[in-house]
Amino acid sequence: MSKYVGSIDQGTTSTRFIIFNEDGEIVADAQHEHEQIMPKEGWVEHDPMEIWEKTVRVIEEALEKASLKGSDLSAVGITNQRETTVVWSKSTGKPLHNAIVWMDMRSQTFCDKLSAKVGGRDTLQEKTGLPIVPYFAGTKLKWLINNVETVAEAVKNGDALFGTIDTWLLWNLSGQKEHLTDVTNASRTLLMDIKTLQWDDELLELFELPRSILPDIKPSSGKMFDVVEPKCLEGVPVSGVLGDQQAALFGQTCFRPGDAKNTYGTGCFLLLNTGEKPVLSTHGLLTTVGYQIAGEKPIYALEGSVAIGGALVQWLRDNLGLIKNAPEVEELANSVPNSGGIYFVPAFSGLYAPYWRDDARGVIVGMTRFTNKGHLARATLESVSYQSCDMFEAMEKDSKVKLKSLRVDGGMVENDTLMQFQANMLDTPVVRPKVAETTALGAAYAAGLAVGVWPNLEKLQERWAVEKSWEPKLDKEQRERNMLGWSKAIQRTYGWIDDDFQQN
Ligand SMILES: Nc1ncnc2c1ncn2[C@@H]1O[C@H](COP(=O)(O)OP(=O)(O)O)[C@@H](O)[C@H]1O
Ligand SMILES: O=P(O)(O)OC[C@H](O)CO
Repeated sequence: MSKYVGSIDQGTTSTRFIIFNEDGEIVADAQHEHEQIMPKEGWVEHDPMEIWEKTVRVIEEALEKASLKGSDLSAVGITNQRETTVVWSKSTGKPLHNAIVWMDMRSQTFCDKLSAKVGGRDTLQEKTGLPIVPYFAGTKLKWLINNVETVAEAVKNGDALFGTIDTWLLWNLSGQKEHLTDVTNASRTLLMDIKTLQWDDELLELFELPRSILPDIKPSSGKMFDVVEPKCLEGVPVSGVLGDQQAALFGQTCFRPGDAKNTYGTGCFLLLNTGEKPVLSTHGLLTTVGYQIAGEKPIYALEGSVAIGGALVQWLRDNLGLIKNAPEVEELANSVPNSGGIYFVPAFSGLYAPYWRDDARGVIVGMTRFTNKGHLARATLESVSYQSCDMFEAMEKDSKVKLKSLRVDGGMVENDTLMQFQANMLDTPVVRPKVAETTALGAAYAAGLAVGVWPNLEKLQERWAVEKSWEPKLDKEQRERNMLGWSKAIQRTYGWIDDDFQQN
């Protein structure tokens, strides 16, 4: 058997295909961005056909770069932006609408009505691990059915299929035959019981959704089917599927209860392995399925989710034109010694964990005539670490685990200034592993485990190695002063959206 494993990493901003060898090293990599479609304030869409076309393109390009054929791969894994919702026609195989992206806020009204009906936003927490907020896929599916005639018709006629991005890719990879998802992605819909790992009849009744439009739920590591399309991958088994944050947990080999990682991509996501039992949060975190290996019990995680992390750097680049590319933010931030007393709270999609305030919107506070673009760049990076501090604190309270260090990954961890500030503000060492592409690696590990490329989790754990770490270097007094400013800034975001001033 060959010892190469391919990993499709379909993220919010781009799609990658990475080929790993049996040592978990990258052999070749191809990546393409896709369009962020923003038809209105608070709305974000992707074109599912563009995502599929880019997926095919990166697979072809990476194979070519590696001088490998599909038949040289033992397995393929998929990891994906979670919650992003697609509905397509079974008969034509074509999407019935653009995908509604995870950070999109349009299902707020549905969520408000549902919360009122069931007696509060947290009523479904015990069954699903989640609050009723627009982030989760089931609410986006409802918006599509309630607002797009072609979707409503197709649901009525039995021609509609729903899926998150994993499901959309699996459908296309299988030659439009298999309608599947995995437990981690399903745990982000508000429709699955996190204990039974099945779609729940009561929830389906509450959401008024037919079971027939939902995919079958599979373990994260286990053989699903052999690829049919694209032809360059024909016959390769698809045997690992995880939502991207769970994949990063897996790729960071956080297999023991108490192991945690924070990923700094478009958003920021802190996940802590809590073992075989789901732990319910009382501090604004989510309970989610971490992963499930076929034939074994699921492993659960507590999650802190922040919607706007690296997206804020993109915003500086695309909306303000302050930088030409993301890495430039570091140079600009280092043109000043500190943020000049300003705080930037990027509540562009309301505030996620641990606040869950949909009435919040973004603010920059503390500005004076002295404020310049360097301060803005610095406040941008600092906001990412302050948001992570909030999640970290909630995580320690919920889990009663004192984290001794934090494993980090994602596009932003190349930024030393951010990582040092993060270690300072957490007062905890921050550690970056040798393979920083942990999301793709996690899906490759899950796929390779299922077909015997790697024998067990212990062997994977042995591979994890530190590339760089940052030690905290800030005194307690300064840290507390910084956090005080941050919590004042957070208060300033609340209540922007109210009855007098509704968005849309
Ligand atoms: N050197 C850097 N400094 C700050 N932010 C960065 C840097 N490099 C990339 N980013 C940010 O990281 C994000 C991309 O990370 P990635 O993990 O690929 O995201 P995703 O999986 O969400 O598409 C972008 O939002 C980008 O702005
Ligand atoms: O695409 P990413 O890496 O920003 O991850 C998005 C998350 O999966 C949303 O829940």
